[in-house]
Amino acid sequence: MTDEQEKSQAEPVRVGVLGARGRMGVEVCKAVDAAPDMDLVAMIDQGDWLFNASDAGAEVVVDFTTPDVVMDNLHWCIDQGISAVVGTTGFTEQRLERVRGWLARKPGVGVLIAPNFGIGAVLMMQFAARAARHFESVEIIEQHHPRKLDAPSGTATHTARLIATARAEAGLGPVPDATKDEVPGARGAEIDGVRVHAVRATGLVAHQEVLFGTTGETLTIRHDSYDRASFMPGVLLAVRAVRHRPGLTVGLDALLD
Ligand SMILES: NC(=O)c1ccc[n+]([C@@H]2O[C@H](COP(=O)([O-])OP(=O)(O)OC[C@H]3O[C@@H](n4cnc5c(N)ncnc54)[C@H](O)[C@@H]3O)[C@@H](O)[C@H]2O)c1
Ligand SMILES: O=C(O)C1=N[C@H](C(=O)O)CCC1
Repeated sequence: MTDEQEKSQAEPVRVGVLGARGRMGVEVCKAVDAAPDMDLVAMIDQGDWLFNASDAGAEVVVDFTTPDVVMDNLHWCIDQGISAVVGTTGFTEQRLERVRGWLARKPGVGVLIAPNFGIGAVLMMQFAARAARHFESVEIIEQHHPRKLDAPSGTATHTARLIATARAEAGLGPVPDATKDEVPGARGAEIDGVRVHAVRATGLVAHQEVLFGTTGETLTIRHDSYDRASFMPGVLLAVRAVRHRPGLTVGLDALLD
């Protein structure tokens, strides 16, 4: 362990939260505030000055904002030498590549981007990836609260990509489907060959089913977040780890093994 790592284990991590007045941001501020090994030093929302975070000496910034502002926030954090934990959605492979480029110029900085910080959701994605090669058919049904800005969810997109990779590695062909879309959208969106259906309803928080089918049987893998508190153990785990993981980490998987 380096001197810096020993010091950082003894002293509370100084954390800033971006999107602090949002549904997730409020929950993150509460969780960080309650963690004995963390100090909440900056709460920043739209219209506030990002420099409040660096002025307050934030060592880690947690971003739950919106897909249209998250890249600027992240670029700024990396430039300032501040590590970041990002839950905001909208990360395409091109965006991840840009983040890697910024990080290449700041070798000590860590960024962890996860489409879902729920431990159960991470396991659901792992189980789905494992099941994928054994089933001819697969569809994803994600269900969220109606104030969610994006569809399909980041979790559904990530799951579809994992499944597509597993199917390709197993040499599976396209999912069989003779149906003609009489009404556009009736069969959902297609991500890497996997159909994804997005449901929005009051009362929901964040839920996903992955439905697999093969001859004579189906398998459903389902995860439900009933409360945003479900994301907090994953967020705190990432805050504790990110400064010791320079470069880009995608997903929480590596921290759970
Ligand atoms: N990874 C996960 O586990 C996870 C879990 C829940 C939500 N999310 C994602 O997190 C994001 C936020 O979700 P939410 O439900 O909290 O949304 P929200 O709309 O309630 O909150 C977003 C907040 O960001 C603020 N904001 C906008 N621009 C800003 C800027 N430039 N700087 C600072 N703050 C800014 C808004 O004012 C708002 O308060 C979404 O992309 C959502 O999909 C991810
Ligand atoms: O509430 C949201 O918005 C959520 N967004 C993430 C996604 O898009 O996958 C994670 C679940 C909650």
